[in-house]
Amino acid sequence: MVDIQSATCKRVNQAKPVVIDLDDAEDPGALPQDPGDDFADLVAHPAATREPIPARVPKAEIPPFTPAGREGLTVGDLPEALEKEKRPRDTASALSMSSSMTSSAAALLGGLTAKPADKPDTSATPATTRPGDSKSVLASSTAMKSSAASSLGALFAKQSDARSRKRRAWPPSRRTPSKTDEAKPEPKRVPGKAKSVLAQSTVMSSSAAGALSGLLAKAPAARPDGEEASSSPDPATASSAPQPKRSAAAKSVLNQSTVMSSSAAGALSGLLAKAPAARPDGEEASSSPDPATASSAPQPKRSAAAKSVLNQSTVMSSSAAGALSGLLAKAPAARPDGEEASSSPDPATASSAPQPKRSAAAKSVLNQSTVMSSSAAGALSGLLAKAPAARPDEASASTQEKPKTVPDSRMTFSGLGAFLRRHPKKFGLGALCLCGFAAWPGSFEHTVREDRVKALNEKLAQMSPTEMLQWAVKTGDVLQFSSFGPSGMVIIDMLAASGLLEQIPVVMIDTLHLFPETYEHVLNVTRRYPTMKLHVYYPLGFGANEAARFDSVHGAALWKDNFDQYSFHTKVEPTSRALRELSPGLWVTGRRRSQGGAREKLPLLEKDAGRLKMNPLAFWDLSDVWNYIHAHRVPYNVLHDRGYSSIGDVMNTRPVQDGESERAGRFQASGATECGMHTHLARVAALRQKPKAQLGNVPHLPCDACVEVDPQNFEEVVLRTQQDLLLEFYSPHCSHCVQFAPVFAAVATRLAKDGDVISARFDLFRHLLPETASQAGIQVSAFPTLILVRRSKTGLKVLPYPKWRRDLSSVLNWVKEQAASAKPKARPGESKTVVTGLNTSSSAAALLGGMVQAKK
Ligand SMILES: Nc1ncnc2c1ncn2[C@@H]1O[C@H](COP(=O)(O)OS(=O)(=O)O)[C@@H](OP(=O)(O)O)[C@H]1O
Repeated sequence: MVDIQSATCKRVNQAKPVVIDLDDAEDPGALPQDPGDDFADLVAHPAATREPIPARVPKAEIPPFTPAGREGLTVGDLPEALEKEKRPRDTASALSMSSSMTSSAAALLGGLTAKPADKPDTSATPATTRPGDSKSVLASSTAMKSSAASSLGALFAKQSDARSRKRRAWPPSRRTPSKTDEAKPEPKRVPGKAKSVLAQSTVMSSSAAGALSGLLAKAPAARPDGEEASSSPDPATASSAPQPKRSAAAKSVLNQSTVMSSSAAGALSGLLAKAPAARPDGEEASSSPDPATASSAPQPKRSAAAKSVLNQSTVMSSSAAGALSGLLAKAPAARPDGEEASSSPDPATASSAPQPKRSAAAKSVLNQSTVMSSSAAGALSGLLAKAPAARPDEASASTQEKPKTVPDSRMTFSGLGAFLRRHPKKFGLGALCLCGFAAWPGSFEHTVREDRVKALNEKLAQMSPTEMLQWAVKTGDVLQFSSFGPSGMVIIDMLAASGLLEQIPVVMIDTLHLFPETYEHVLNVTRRYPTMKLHVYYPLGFGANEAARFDSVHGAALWKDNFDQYSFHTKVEPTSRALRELSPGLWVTGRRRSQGGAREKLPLLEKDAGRLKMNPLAFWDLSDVWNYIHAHRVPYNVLHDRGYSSIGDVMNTRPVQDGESERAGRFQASGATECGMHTHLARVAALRQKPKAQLGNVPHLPCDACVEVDPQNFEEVVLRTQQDLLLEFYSPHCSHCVQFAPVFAAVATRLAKDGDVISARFDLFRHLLPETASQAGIQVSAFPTLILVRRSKTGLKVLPYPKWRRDLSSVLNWVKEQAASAKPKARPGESKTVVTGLNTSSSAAALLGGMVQAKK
């Protein structure tokens, strides 16, 4: 951290730009002031920094894969998979990166490996022997559930019958192989300027975060730290190598902070300001004769500084603290340590070497942050640890004439960047602005202007899907969302063929109600494409194989009774969470215009959730898709051979009849045509704006003595509470919540009378749980969830209500027991004064108004 601060100051003194990581860093003055030019340039010259790739994979290069050759691990293979320790780092990292990918995710896939004895022999696929196959994926799960095999046993029992049925001929008769390849020729690309790589930060999901990441990424290079540089055999390499990774990881960390308050921004600025003093920069390095010591010595100081600042900052939100801690923890890796660089002859190794230190530091700092849960620390460490492995190409590129890092914030901050270039002394103000941006939730929504998207669509229309994907990668972090449908499979194959699959992780939302065949298909895909990084997200509070628990919590007929609510839990919320946690600037989907309905006018590029969303096959029709699948032997879901043209959940998907539209078999009994994941922002926004009275069939559960908590006031009311706070997470659609509602209302009234404990509730139907909640150790795994939040000397304590008994006296007694156990015993003669209500700094109390009375 101190490195960064020091670097920042030096850069300012040298009157060089700090914020904008322009790729022509040697000559910032030469850069165009209008970011739009860069962007247009990039689009016009997509091949500028990349070798052209073939539009289609030459058939000879495709490993043979036939539908009949689909293979699965046997039950007997499972222990082997569990024991298998060696796995490609990238896969493991991808798995660990997803804080939501629980061990159950692997369990899910693991379960799929269980193959019934009567399953047709499908072991011919060469992918089984590849390194990094799904066995490896499974092995990376440290807590794989043994139930996986058994639950999937049931799954296969059902399946064996169907599978023994005769399959349709390949290719399925409904598809006519044809001219696809000719029909979609890859247009020629015009060679262009390499420097145009930079412009694409329009897609930054969290602009301020990106700007800060960019800033951090630049820091080592910016440091004219003689001591350190001289101790490195190749200072240029050493300093530049970790840069992209740092940037990416820092961004991930920062992006998790969705609600950094302005006060946190202030704290961050304060930290930046304090830093030079905290670190005797060059002195420290030079006073250490041993480069190893030099590299590790500053670390504890940094941690201590972080701790001290965090502790001092009473107003910093947990997320801000987390982000800050992440940044601080990252600093050691950012340093061009002589020891690290010299001990590693291989640049790739050199760049990955500091990783454990970084993780450890991150953990250490995070653990000191009293509001950060240990799980958050772990997740964060995972993120940090993940960064180098995720992009091995970047590591090696660092020693070569590498393409410049693309800072994700460029578009948003280019105006500010230009300003700072002209007025470098005002950097302090700029930094403050950046922090302020971070404090402005949703500010990234403004990063891409609609007219820009329109212009880009025109450019993209000239490109083949593969070229579009190449272009997308240059914009920053990209994710593909896939249900492994035919279109998604085409995209996956194109990415693999163009060497981009590693760079674009795939997110799959497991609704818990997918077909067994779909799970098996996913497993096969992981084998066929071993470099694919898969993140599986589940409905909030659930993991793999928990359909039954989901049904018991939400109601087995929710999909029929209230499809909106069902799809909110199973698609919309997990999608939102995935986007928030993985924070891509751009996400790719498999939707096409030819699917009809709301997709008829689908653009190639659109804005959604403040990010760009690309639909590279938007202009393809179904036959194009199947022709590609056929020509390239792309694996597909066997259900397509049984008449299912579009596949979703078991209970509401049916095969289509001849003449029916592609998606006619979806969302049975609901009348819906979309699951909602592609319109979620609009949906959630609309829901929030609707007055309560207009929320139609959403039951109203009165609680007069409750503070209503939402993402906007969450930090204020919950995380900064000075009084004990009893908080209920509920959904007005959940029957248990409806039953419990009058009890909770009564509890709240009683507690309000006593005045010691505030009652509050958070509606998980209307709102998404903010990231800060999990960072503070708040877990919601069922409805209703009841917790007591208490501020103690060491920070915030979260005490979950452990009982299933949800009657008035049980809850009240529990709350009182907790209160009694926490109260310091009054010394004789000491008068006890409890000041509550409006006199306190507790915002919750303030919100309660006069309800909470001051008492002595
Ligand atoms: N469960 C899940 N997980 C991840 N991504 C998903 C999911 N469902 C839909 N999608 C994305 O939406 C694309 C179109 O899917 P569908 O036609 O099935 O429509 S729907 O979204 O389910 O309404 C779909 O394209 P494909 O990858 O071809 O399936 C994905 O990009």
